[in-house]
Amino acid sequence: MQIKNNEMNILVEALPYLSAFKGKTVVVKYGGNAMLNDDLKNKVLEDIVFLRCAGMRPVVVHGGGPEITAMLKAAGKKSEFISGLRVTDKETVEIAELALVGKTNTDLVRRLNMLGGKAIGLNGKDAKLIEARKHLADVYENGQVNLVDIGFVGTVEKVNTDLINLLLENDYIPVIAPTGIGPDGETYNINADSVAGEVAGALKAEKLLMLTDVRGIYEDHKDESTFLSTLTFEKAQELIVKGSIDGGMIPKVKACISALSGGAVKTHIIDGRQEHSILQEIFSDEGVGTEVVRD
Ligand SMILES: Nc1ncnc2c1ncn2[C@@H]1O[C@H](COP(=O)(O)OP(=O)(O)O)[C@@H](O)[C@H]1O
Ligand SMILES: CC(=O)N[C@@H](CCC(=O)OP(=O)(O)O)C(=O)O
Repeated sequence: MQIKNNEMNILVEALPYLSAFKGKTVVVKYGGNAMLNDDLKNKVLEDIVFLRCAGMRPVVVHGGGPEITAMLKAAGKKSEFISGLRVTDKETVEIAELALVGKTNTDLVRRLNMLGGKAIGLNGKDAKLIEARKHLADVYENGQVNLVDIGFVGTVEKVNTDLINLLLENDYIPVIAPTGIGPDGETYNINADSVAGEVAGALKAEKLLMLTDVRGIYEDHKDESTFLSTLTFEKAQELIVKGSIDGGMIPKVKACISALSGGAVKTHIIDGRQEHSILQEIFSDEGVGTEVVRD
C-alpha cells in the first residue's frame, strides 16, 4: 500500500493533534449495540490500534449486554432489568462472566492483536483490578425512592490503576471486562458504562469516549433537531429527572459525570455506528457527538 500524494495533506493536518495527544490516556467504552456488526467492530478497533501507534495510551472497557442476554437465553433463562441493570442471581453472574470474560473480552483482544496492537485482556479479578461492593438499584415509586436488591450487581469501590499503568508504560492496550471482586472474593456483574467512568476518573484520563448507537444526546430523543453538542451536569440532571434522557443513556451520562468528578479531563458520547468516529473526535476541533462538561 502506498499513501497517494493528495492524501499526504491528511497526515500533515493531523500533526497538531498527534503532538497534543502524545502520551495522553484515552478510555474507550465499547459495547452494546455498537458492537454487533463485525465489519464495524474492526473499524472501531483499527482506530484504537491507531491511537496506540500514534503514541497515545488507549484503554478499552467493553460491555457485552446482548451477548449475556443471548447466553442466558440459550441456558433457558430470561433477562430482567431494573433501572437499566440486569437482575443477577448466582447462575446469571456465572453466565455473565463467561460471556464477558470468556467470549467478548477474548474476541476483542484477538481482533486488536490481529490488527497489530499489543492487547491484553483483563477483568476485575486480575490483581484485584476492580474492587466492588453490592449495588442496590434505585426504584422510583410515587415520588419515593426504594432500594432494591438485584443480586450480584456491583458498584465500583476502587480501581487499582497500578496494573493498568504498568501495561500502558509497556505499550500494551488493556482491554477490561466489567466484572468486579467483592471483599469475600465474590464476583460482581457491573454495568460497563459505570466501570468506564470509574476507570477514566482513576486514570485521570485526557478523554473518555463512550461509544453508542445514536449521534449523541438529544434534548428530545424523538427529534433529531434537538441534538446537543454539549451538556452540562445541571442540564443532564434536569433531562434525567424530566425523563428526556432515559434507559441506557442514563448510565452513560452518569459515567461521564463520575469520570470528570474523578479527574478525567474531557468526556464525549459518540456514535459507534459511524466509521472512525473515534479518530474524528480526536483529530478535529469541532469533535463529534455530545461533550459532557462541568457546569
Ligand atoms: N436523550 C437521549 N438522547 C439520545 N439517546 C437516548 C436519550 N435517552 C435515551 N436514549 C436511548 O439510549 C440508547 C443508548 O443506550 P443503550 O442502548 O443502552 O446503549 P449501548 O447499547 O450503545 O450501550 C439510544 O439508542 C437511545 O434510544
Ligand atoms: C449490572 C449490569 O447490567 N451489567 C451489564 C454488564 C454488561 C454491559 O454493561 O454491557 P453493555 O455496555 O453492552 O450494555 C449486563 O449484565 O448487561
